[in-house]
Amino acid sequence: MIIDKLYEAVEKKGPVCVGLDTSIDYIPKDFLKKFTSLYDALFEFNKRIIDATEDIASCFKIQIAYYEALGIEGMKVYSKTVKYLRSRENIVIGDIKRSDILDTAKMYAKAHFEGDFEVDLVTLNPYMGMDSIIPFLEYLDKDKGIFVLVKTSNPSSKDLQTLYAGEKRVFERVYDFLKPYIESNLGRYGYSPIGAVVGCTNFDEAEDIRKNLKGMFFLIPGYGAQGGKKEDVKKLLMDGNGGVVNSSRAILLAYKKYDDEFFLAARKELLRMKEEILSAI
Ligand SMILES: O=c1ccn([C@@H]2O[C@H](COP(=O)(O)O)[C@@H](O)[C@H]2O)c(=O)[nH]1
Repeated sequence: MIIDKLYEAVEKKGPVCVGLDTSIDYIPKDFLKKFTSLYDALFEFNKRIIDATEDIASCFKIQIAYYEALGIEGMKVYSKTVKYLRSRENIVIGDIKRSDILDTAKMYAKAHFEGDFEVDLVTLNPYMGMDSIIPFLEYLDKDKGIFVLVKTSNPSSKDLQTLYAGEKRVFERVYDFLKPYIESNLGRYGYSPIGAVVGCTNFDEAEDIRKNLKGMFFLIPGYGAQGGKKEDVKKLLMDGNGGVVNSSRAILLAYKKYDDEFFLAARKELLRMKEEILSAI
């Protein structure tokens, strides 16, 4: 199961995930100058970051919006990056946050679990209900997994996710829907390939969420650029596993902090982040 592989990668490399939210603006000018094509520069930037961090990152999360925004050429870089990552046995999370009616969701599942954009796990928005999720579950036995948005890291997450719908909060209702599928798909370490996105940006429900969302592995964004702290991350991990903490901008732009080559700076920042998180556990 993909979630067992992710658990083992965390054991080996630590609970950190490199976010490839690569904007052209992030590429240092001196590096950009070496290329006649912006898209080649974009891929080569990603490649250097990957090469410099893959031995200490349990997985990579690639944010599709940054590539979609560049049109067809951008999506070719997305495809090339995910293929490169997977060819080197890295676990890849496609941050696609999709949601739609059943038949359309089937197409999204095919688009991201097969073919040019194939990744290992994808993020999904559950707020259209279970039929928007089901087509993705059909890929669980093909070594794929999902992370469902439960409590996101943005300030407006409280507008809906933590509201009460009857006796339970909306995010608890999401868990209730998923529970039977989680329980019937538990891996070797007690986690299911149906995971949850839970941000680490200081919020009241963190301990509650960790305790109640049994069997769910967490994708934890919000660390670094959004101000998430090690104390918040600690509440969401279980003895240093059970989740991966993503950082994107703080890693990609680390060269502004360390005055080093961008890929060396990225490595330095990832190591710093990993040590900081592990020191809190
Ligand atoms: O709740 C969520 C869900 C997803 N994200 C995504 O994670 C990264 C965060 O980037 P940083 O630069 O480390 O802030 C980005 O791709 C978001 O789309 C999130 O932030 N919060």
